[in-house]
Amino acid sequence: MPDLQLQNILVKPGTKEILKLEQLTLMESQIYAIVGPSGSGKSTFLKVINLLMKPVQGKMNFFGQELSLPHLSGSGRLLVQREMAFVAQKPVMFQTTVFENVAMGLRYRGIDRLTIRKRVNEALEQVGLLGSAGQAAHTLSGGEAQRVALARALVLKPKLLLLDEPTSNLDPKNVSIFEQVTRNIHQTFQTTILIVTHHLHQARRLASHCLFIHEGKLVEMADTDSFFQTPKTEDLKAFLSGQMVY
Ligand SMILES: Nc1ncnc2c1ncn2[C@@H]1O[C@H](COP(=O)(O)OP(=O)(O)OP(=O)(O)O)[C@@H](O)[C@H]1O
Repeated sequence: MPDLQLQNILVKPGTKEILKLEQLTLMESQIYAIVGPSGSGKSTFLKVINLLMKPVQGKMNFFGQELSLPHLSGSGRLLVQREMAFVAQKPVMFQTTVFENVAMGLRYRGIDRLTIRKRVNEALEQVGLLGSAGQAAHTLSGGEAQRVALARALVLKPKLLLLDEPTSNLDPKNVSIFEQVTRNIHQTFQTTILIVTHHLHQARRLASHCLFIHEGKLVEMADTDSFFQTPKTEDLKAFLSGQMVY
């Protein structure tokens, strides 16, 4: 059964249509990379799925739950949002320890202390930062902070992990570590992952499928090999060969 289906999505915050999707089905346990020129609607796409941005029309089927996106109530929205976790380009660390940063989401959900300890330690181990649990989070390097952000997402055991340009501020070594951790998470938990990236090599390395969004529309979607080796549309060919000016 598909995990996520979007239907007749229209995002139009003013007079301009910034995202228009007729029909999209994403399958469980896959990693999808979303690529496209700057301003094409990639972040908007993630925000719609994460229920942070309300389309004027459209439906989402989220793991069997049918949601009318313009009409979602506050509590209904929160319940679905709790099934997802989001990692942004620049992680914001709370002024406390690494452990507490990762534990915070679980405390809000009223999880008991023993379970929190177990799950936070597991998540920190998964991102290779168990030894830094007691460190003040604001003293971490950029790469470490981004891994804490990943642990913070992971500890919630999300059905869907959304990554919005998570490595754009990292050096190549930390990009590589972040990608490896993402791969490990995927292998361990079979989490469905959507990653917006400007780096085509990253899409190629990580994703099982790629989506090309251009001018607010989903132009092409395919398994990663076909996407890069046999692009069908002229727009994607131009984008992949670096000819698309943006
Ligand atoms: N709330 C909003 N109101 C009006 N326009 C918006 C809003 N949010 C985004 N846009 C516009 O929608 C378009 C798509 O924005 P979005 O951030 O989704 O692009 P993107 O593909 O993620 O870009 P980038 O790669 O540069 O991050 C842009 O032209 C942006 O200015």
